[in-house]
Amino acid sequence: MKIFVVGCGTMGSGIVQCFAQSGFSVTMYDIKEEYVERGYGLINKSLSKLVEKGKMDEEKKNNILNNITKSVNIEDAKDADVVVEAVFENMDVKKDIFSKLDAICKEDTVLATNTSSLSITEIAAATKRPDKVIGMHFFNPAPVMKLIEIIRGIATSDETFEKIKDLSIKIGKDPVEVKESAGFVVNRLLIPMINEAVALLAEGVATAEDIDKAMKLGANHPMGPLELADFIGNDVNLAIMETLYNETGDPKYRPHPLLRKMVRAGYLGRKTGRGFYNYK
Ligand SMILES: CC(=O)CC(=O)SCCNC(=O)CCNC(=O)[C@H](O)C(C)(C)COP(=O)(O)OP(=O)(O)OC[C@H]1O[C@@H](n2cnc3c(N)ncnc32)[C@H](O)[C@@H]1OP(=O)(O)O
Ligand SMILES: NC(=O)C1=CN([C@@H]2O[C@H](COP(=O)(O)OP(=O)(O)OC[C@H]3O[C@@H](n4cnc5c(N)ncnc54)[C@H](O)[C@@H]3O)[C@@H](O)[C@H]2O)C=CC1
Repeated sequence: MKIFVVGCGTMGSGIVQCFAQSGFSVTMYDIKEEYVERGYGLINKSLSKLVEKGKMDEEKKNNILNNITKSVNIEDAKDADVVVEAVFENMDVKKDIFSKLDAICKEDTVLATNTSSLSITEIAAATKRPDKVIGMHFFNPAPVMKLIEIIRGIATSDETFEKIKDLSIKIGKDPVEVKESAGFVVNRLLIPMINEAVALLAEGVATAEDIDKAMKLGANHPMGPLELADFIGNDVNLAIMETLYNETGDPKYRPHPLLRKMVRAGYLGRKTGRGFYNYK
């Protein structure tokens, strides 16, 4: 089975690694060569760590890397059996890509999106194959996190659902089925918590370090909410809060103005070297 991943950022590169590690032939595509190389570099680094830890030998690492093909040409999706899209959390960008993929891909190719919160039904409506469009939501870091949320759009067929469920299990994940709803399950719970941590920080209730320490020691979370916000990316956090707010109209989902300000300043977190913490 041939896999094509669109977007080689935080998630795209991790998703490529998941497939390549499970023996699938996978093409990683982005709009610029430097973005593809950056994503490939992340995979290389991640596998090297596993070699250093003695969890994998050099030969295995090279075999995994040999499963990966790099591309800056979306037409290379023509042979793919499954496409997983992981570009910016923006409906217009995703619709544009899905309509292009629909024209390029084989008739029976499944088009999956890794969206964090957007409507699968709306993305599917940009294609002539809404029955073969589905949400396949990985979690960050994709090679480590076991969960995949599988989300059906209104027209997604049972066959498409079973294909993606089977594929998720084949790459060692443990999927859950989720009905289409803004933020699905995990992000509807997790991102409002992050938004509330931003409010605590803005109100001066505690320092960022102490908010994080409190949740790590008091709730046994592996990362504090602000550390996690930087890890996910504040642009992604804001986009998810906006979807929750716009879809429901419920003021409890209002993105905190400090979160918005952070994104406007380019303080997106680890990926830009600055967020609630400094990474330079
Ligand atoms: C926004 C959305 O739409 C959805 C989301 O993703 S929300 C975000 C969800 N993610 C989270 O909540 C992550 C919370 N954080 C964590 O779980 C942990 O801090 C973490 C897994 C990220 C790091 O854990 P850690 O113990 O500090 O680091 P580390 O020891 O380096 O890694 C833990 C394990 O993962 C493995 N690992 C880490 N990165 C890896 C990678 N890229 N590839 C393969 N394995 C990796 C390590 O080898 C290690 O394995 P062992 O325990 O067997 O040695
Ligand atoms: N960051 C996270 O923790 C998680 C994010 N997601 C979702 O995954 C998707 C990607 O998020 P990240 O990887 O964090 O973003 P990112 O900003 O790290 O990477 C996005 C990538 O998409 C590429 N891209 C943009 N437009 C493109 C186009 N037209 N064609 C091809 N590539 C294009 C960019 O060049 C970039 O490399 C989003 O929908 C996000 O909501 C899902 C789970 C977790």
